[in-house]
Amino acid sequence: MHVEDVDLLVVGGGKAGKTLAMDLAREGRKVAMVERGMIGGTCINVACIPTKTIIHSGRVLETARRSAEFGVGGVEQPRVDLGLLRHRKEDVVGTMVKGQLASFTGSGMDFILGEAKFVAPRTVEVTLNDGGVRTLRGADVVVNLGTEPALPAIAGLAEANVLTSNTLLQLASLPRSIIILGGGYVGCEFADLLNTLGVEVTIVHHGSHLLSREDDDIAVAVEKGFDDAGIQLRTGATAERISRAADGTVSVALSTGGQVSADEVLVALGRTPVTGGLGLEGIGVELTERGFIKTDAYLRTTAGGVWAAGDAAGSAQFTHVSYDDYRVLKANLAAPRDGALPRNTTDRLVPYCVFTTPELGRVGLTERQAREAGHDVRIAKMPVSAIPRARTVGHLEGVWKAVLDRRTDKILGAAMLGHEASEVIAVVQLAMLGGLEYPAVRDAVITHPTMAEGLTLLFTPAYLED
Ligand SMILES: Cc1cc2nc3c(=O)[nH]c(=O)nc-3n(C[C@H](O)[C@H](O)[C@H](O)COP(=O)(O)OP(=O)(O)OC[C@H]3O[C@@H](n4cnc5c(N)ncnc54)[C@H](O)[C@@H]3O)c2cc1C
Ligand SMILES: NC(=O)c1ccc[n+]([C@@H]2O[C@H](COP(=O)([O-])OP(=O)(O)OC[C@H]3O[C@@H](n4cnc5c(N)ncnc54)[C@H](O)[C@@H]3O)[C@@H](O)[C@H]2O)c1
Repeated sequence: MHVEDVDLLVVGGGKAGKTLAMDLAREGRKVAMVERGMIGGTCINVACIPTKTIIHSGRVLETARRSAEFGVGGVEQPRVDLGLLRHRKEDVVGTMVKGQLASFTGSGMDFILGEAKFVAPRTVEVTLNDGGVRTLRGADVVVNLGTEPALPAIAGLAEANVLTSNTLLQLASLPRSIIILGGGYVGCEFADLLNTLGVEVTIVHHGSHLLSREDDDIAVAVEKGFDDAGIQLRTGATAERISRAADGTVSVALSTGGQVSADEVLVALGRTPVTGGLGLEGIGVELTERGFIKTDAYLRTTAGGVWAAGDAAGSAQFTHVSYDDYRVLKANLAAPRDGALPRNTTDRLVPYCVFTTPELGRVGLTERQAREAGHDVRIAKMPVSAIPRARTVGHLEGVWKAVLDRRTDKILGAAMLGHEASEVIAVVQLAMLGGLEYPAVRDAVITHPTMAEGLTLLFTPAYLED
C-alpha cells in the first residue's frame, strides 16, 4: 500500500475544513482534502443557501400579494412558478459550488472527490468517486464531516416515504398539505415558507411551545404569527405512528390522542452526525453516545494529531460556528508543538436567526437562562410597531426583548422577532462584545429611519421594566 504524506489532511469539506485547507495550501503547505460529493459542504448544497434562496422567493410572493397596499397596481393574482423558483435556487447554488471548486483548486490543495475511511492513525483510504483508491496520511488531520437529517424510530416512519429537508428541496410539485414533525429551526422555517406558497401546514411538536430553546413569551409570539397565517399547531404532542394509505394520504397518530392527515410528512427532528462506519473509533477517536466526536475546547479529539470541527464535533449547528472552529484550528495548528494552545471555543457569543417571516434573531442568554444563572434580571420589551421603519415598510409584526443585568447595566442577551432581525441582532451582539452598558446603546446616534434605530427606543423608560 502506497501512503501519500501531507502536512494537513482534511476529511469532509465542511465550512471549517475547507477554509483551513485553502488557507494552508495558499501558504505553501502540502494539503489534501477529501469530500465525498457536496462540493462546498452542507450549507451551500442542501441547507442555508438553498433554503434562504427560496425563502426570499416566498417573501417576494407575499410582497406581490400586498402590492396594492404599497400603491403598486398591475400585479394580479401573483403565484409561484415552482420550476422557475427551483431554477433560481439551482443557479444560486450552482454558481457558489463552481466558485468553491475554483477556489479549492486555485489554492493549490489536492482536492479529492471520494469516500474516506480511517485505516491507521492519521491515515485514510479514499475510494475515489471516479474509480480507484488512494491512501493518505496527514501530519495533522482535521475531521469535518457534518450531519444528516435524523430519522428517529417512530413506528411506520421507514415505510411511509417521508420527506426530509434534503428531499423537500428536490420536489417537482408542491403537496396540497403537509405535516411537519418538529417545531425547531428546520420545522419553523419550512412551515412558514410552505404556508406562504399555499400549502396547508400542520406542525406536530412535543414541546409545550415551538422553538423550545426560546423564552415562552417569544415562542408564543412566533406561534401567534403562525396561527394568524393559518398554520395548524399541535404542540405538546409526539408523533407515535405514521402510516400512508393506498390513496397516498399520510396519517400521524399523536400521543395526545387522535391523528392528523396530509399529502406529505416532513421530518424535522434534529440531525445525526455522519460518523458511523468511518473507522474513527479504530484509530482512537472516541464518540459520544449520540455519535458526535468527543473534542476538548481546543478541538483536539482523543487521538493524537486528529482534530475535529463543525456539527459532527458537537459544535452548535450553525455555519458561522463551524467558521469559528476554523479560526480556533488555524491558531492551534500554527502553535509550537510543546507550548500551550492559543485558542479555544469556550465562552463564544453565538448569535443565530430563524428565517421565518418575520425573522427571529437571537444572541446571548434568554431570560430563563439568565435567571437560572443567578443574574438580577431586568427586561426591556417593545412591540416592533413602535419603530418608524417598520411603518414605512409595512412590517409591524413582532416584538423585541433584551435581557439586562440590573447590577451592571450590561446586555446579557436579546430576542428580536421582526423585520430584518437577522441584521439588527448583529448590532446587539457587537454591543455585547464591546461590553457596552445599555444606556450607551440607547444614547447612540443611529440612522433614521432604520430598524436598528429601534434600539434607541427599546431602552427608554416606556419599554424598560422598573
Ligand atoms: C435546512 C437547513 C437550513 C440551515 N440553515 C442554516 C442557516 O441559515 N444558518 C446557519 O448558520 N446554519 C444553518 N444550518 C446549519 C448548517 O447547515 C450546518 O451547521 C453547517 O452546514 C455544518 O457544517 P460543517 O462544517 O459541520 O460540515 P458540512 O458542511 O456538513 O460538511 C461536511 C462534509 O463532509 C462530507 N463527508 C461526510 N462523510 C464523508 C466521508 N466519509 N468522506 C468524505 N467526505 C465526507 C460531506 O459530504 C459534507 O460535504 C441549516 C441546516 C439545515 C439542515
Ligand atoms: N436558521 C438557522 O440557523 C438554521 C436553520 C435550520 C437548521 N439549523 C440547524 O440545524 C439543526 C437541526 O434543526 P432541526 O429543526 O431539525 O432540529 P431542532 O433540534 O432545532 O428541532 C427539532 C424539534 O423537534 C422536537 N421533537 C423531537 N422529537 C419529536 C417527536 N417525536 N415529535 C414531535 N416533536 C419532536 C424537539 O423538541 C425539537 O425542538 C438546528 O439545531 C440548527 O442548529 C439552523
